[in-house]
Amino acid sequence: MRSRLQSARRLIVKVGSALVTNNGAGLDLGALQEWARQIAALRAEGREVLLVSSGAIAAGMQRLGWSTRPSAMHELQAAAAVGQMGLAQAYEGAFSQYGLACAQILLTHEDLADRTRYLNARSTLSTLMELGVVPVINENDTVVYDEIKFGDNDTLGALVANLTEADCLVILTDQSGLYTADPRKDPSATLISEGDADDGRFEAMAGGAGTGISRGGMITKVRAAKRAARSGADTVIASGREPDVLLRLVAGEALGSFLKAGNSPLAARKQWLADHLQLAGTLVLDEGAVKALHEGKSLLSIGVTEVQGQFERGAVVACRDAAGRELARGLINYSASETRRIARRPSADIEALLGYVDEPELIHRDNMVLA
Ligand SMILES: Nc1ncnc2c1ncn2[C@@H]1O[C@H](COP(=O)(O)OP(=O)(O)O)[C@@H](O)[C@H]1O
Ligand SMILES: N[C@@H](CCC(=O)OP(=O)(O)O)C(=O)O
Repeated sequence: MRSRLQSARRLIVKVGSALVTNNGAGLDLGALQEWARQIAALRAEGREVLLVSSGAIAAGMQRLGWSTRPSAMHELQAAAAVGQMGLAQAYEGAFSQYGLACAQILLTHEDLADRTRYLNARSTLSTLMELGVVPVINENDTVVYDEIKFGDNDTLGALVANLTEADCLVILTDQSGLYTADPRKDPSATLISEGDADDGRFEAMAGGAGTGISRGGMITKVRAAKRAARSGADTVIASGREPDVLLRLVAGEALGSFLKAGNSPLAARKQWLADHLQLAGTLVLDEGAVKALHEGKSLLSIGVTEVQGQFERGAVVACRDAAGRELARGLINYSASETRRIARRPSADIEALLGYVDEPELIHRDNMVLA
C-alpha cells in the first residue's frame, strides 16, 4: 500500500496549530525551517508540494500578548489578521533559505462553493506550481463567520487535495498518527498503521482536539481522509516532530497512519458537488424517487414531496428521504418557488405550470452525487 506514497507526484502537507506554534508558545521557526528543508528536497526530486498551514490565530494571540484564546469572533479575526502577517513572514524566511519562493493563499468556503471562483483558485494554484512556487494556504479567518467556516484546516487540506487532484494528503500533527483511542486519555491505545480511508470504524476511535489552540482533533483528520479519497488521494496522519518525516514517508518508511483511497475517484465536477459544506436548500423525496436515485436516474419533479429553503436555479441542494437522511446532492434546474409549483407533478406539466420548460429533469444525474 505504502508504495503509492513513493510514486506520489503531488502532495498536500497540512501542519496543525499545535505544531506550528509549539503548543501556543509563538511560531516555532525551527520547525517551519525543517518542513521547508524537506519540501525543498521533495521539489528537487520533481514532486509538487502545497502546504496548508494553521497558526494565524495562535501566532496573533502571542503577538498581541493574549494568553487565552478569545471567544468573540471579532477578536479571533483580529488575532488572525495580526498572526497571518507573522506566518507569511516566517514561511517566506524559511523557504528562501532553500532557494524556494512561496505564495500566500487565503481561502473561504464560498471560494470553493462557487464554481467560477473554484476554477480560478485551481488555475492559480496550478500556475504557482508550474512556476516552482510553494503555495502556503490557510483559511481567510478575518472575513469568515461561523456558518461559512471550514473551521479546522484538516477539512481545508482535503478540499485542496480534491481541488488540485493531489496524490496524497499528509496531515502532520502532535501525535504519531491515528490511535485506537485518544492517547491523551487512554495510555493503552495503539497506533493504526494502515487502513481504508472510508473504514467507518476509524471515526468511532477518533476524538476532538488535543489542546485549546487547535480546532479539529483526530475526528476531522479521519473525515478529511475520507473526503480526500473521493478524488483518489491517499492520506497519511503522522507526527510533524518526527525528524525528516516527509522524506521518510516518501521513501516508503511505515510512519504514522496510512489511510488508503478506494479505487474509483469521482469525476472532478462531482467532487466539487460533494465538497460543498453548506447547501442552499433541501428536497424531500417520496419512495419512488429514492429508488430512482439509487438506480442512478435523474430526479424528476413528480418525486418531490416538500421543498425547504430559498434558492435560485443552479444552486446545490440536498435530496433527503422522508426520515431526513441525505441521499444525494445536486445542481437544481429550477428556483425554490418554481420547484414548489412543480413538486408532485409530472415533467410533462412543467410548461403549463410555469409557462416554460428549462429542463425536463429537476436535477440531472450528471449534476448529482449520491451520498
Ligand atoms: N484516536 C486518536 N488518535 C490520536 N489522537 C487523537 C485521537 N482522538 C483524539 N486525538 C487528539 O487529537 C489531537 C490532534 O488534533 P488537534 O489537536 O486538532 O491538532 P492539530 O492542530 O495538529 O490539528 C491529539 O493531540 C490527540 O489528543
Ligand atoms: N485557520 C486557523 C486554524 C484553525 C485550526 O487551528 O485548525 P487545526 O490546525 O486543523 O486544528 C488559524 O490559522 O489560526
